[in-house]
Amino acid sequence: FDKTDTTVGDKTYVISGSDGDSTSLGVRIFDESTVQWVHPVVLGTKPRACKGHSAVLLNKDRILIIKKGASPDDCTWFLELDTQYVRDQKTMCGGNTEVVAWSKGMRGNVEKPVVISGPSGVGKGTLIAKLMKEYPSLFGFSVSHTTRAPRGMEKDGVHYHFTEKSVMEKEIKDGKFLEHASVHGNLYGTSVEAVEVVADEGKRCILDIDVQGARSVRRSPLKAIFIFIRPPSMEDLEKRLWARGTETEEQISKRLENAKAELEQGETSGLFDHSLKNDNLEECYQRLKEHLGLDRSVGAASRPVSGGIDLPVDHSVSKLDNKIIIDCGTPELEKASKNLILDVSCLNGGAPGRTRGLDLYAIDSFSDGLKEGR
Ligand SMILES: Nc1nc2c(ncn2[C@@H]2O[C@H](COP(=O)(O)OP(=O)(O)O)[C@@H](O)[C@H]2O)c(=O)[nH]1
Ligand SMILES: Nc1ncnc2c1ncn2[C@@H]1O[C@H](COP(=O)(O)OP(=O)(O)O)[C@@H](O)[C@H]1O
Repeated sequence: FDKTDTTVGDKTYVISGSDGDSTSLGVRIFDESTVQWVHPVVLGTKPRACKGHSAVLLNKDRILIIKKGASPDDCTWFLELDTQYVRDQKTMCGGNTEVVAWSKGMRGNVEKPVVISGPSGVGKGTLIAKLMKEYPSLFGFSVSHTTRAPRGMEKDGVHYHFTEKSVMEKEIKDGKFLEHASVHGNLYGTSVEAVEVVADEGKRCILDIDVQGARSVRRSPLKAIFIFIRPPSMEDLEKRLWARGTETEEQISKRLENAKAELEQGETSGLFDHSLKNDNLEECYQRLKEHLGLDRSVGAASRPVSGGIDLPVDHSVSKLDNKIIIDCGTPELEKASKNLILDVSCLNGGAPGRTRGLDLYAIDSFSDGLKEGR
């Protein structure tokens, strides 16, 4: 029977593979203070049920789940109990509802995503296109959802996911978005999936979002670099919008009106790590590359290690500081037992997407030293 109990304060989190729907792991909470069972709101993608699992409490705010006999890309998960994301979601639910959130554990890290903001027409799209063209294997674009109509050359799923307002609002409610904002009268948003698909390819994600979106991402579990692009002057900005020729006069006025507020916030809020003036395009592009560490020799941006973990079907676990020791069974005589150590000291990201930075080592119990595994 696949079930674990993890107690934090008055609450015991019971995770089991045979609760309610049997296709995914279920969560129930027993509250000692009220002597009652609670069914929490469960956010994020739930892990599929499995032959068995181990649960290890980390930092008193999340439970690491190690599944038995699961495929390498599906064996480590985190149930977040009291992380910033969960606390924010609890507040949104009115504060009295129990909320927990699933996040999938991934090995290795990818470089921090890059958030690029700035007023409409400043040249964000142009700069991003240059970057993606020069470094197609290093960068991937976060494809946002929007309720605005596609422009002539824009393709659904490439430039944006063009969406109905009601559909998008429902998905926002379901917790599928990292951030969303109303910009120039339309709804825009970055789905959790949009960022994860890029990271899963081992690429650094670029987000082209407005200042409100940047502020939301700052508060989210996604650790990113924030870059603001500003025009040489409002006159230049207006000229560029007219030259692009994709908006009506009315839409251009709205964009210029919003630009004033965005420029003010971009310059003064302390939200951005860097602010770049896009006067001469080539010069601005070179400075952008410097901030991303691409001015050094080609390939300076290290390629990330990511992917799953190959764990044995059966094991038991114990915890020592930031290391989870996975005991893979009694060694046969004269054979070293191949125990594994899962290092959780460098975790980042988190619900409702992926928790990255898990590291795995093999230890040979017959030798003294640690030996690096696969
Ligand atoms: N918050 C947020 N803003 C977005 C998103 N996608 C695009 N934007 C912003 O929405 C604004 C309008 O974008 P767009 O319609 O492509 O027009 P353009 O900026 O004039 O090219 C820009 O400031 C974008 O940075 C998103 O997913 N979230
Ligand atoms: N440094 C620059 N100097 C002059 N024109 C520029 C510069 N950068 C971009 N542009 C032009 O300005 C227009 C708006 O650029 P775009 O990349 O679409 O802006 P954004 O994505 O910020 O709305 C485009 O026609 C583009 O070719």
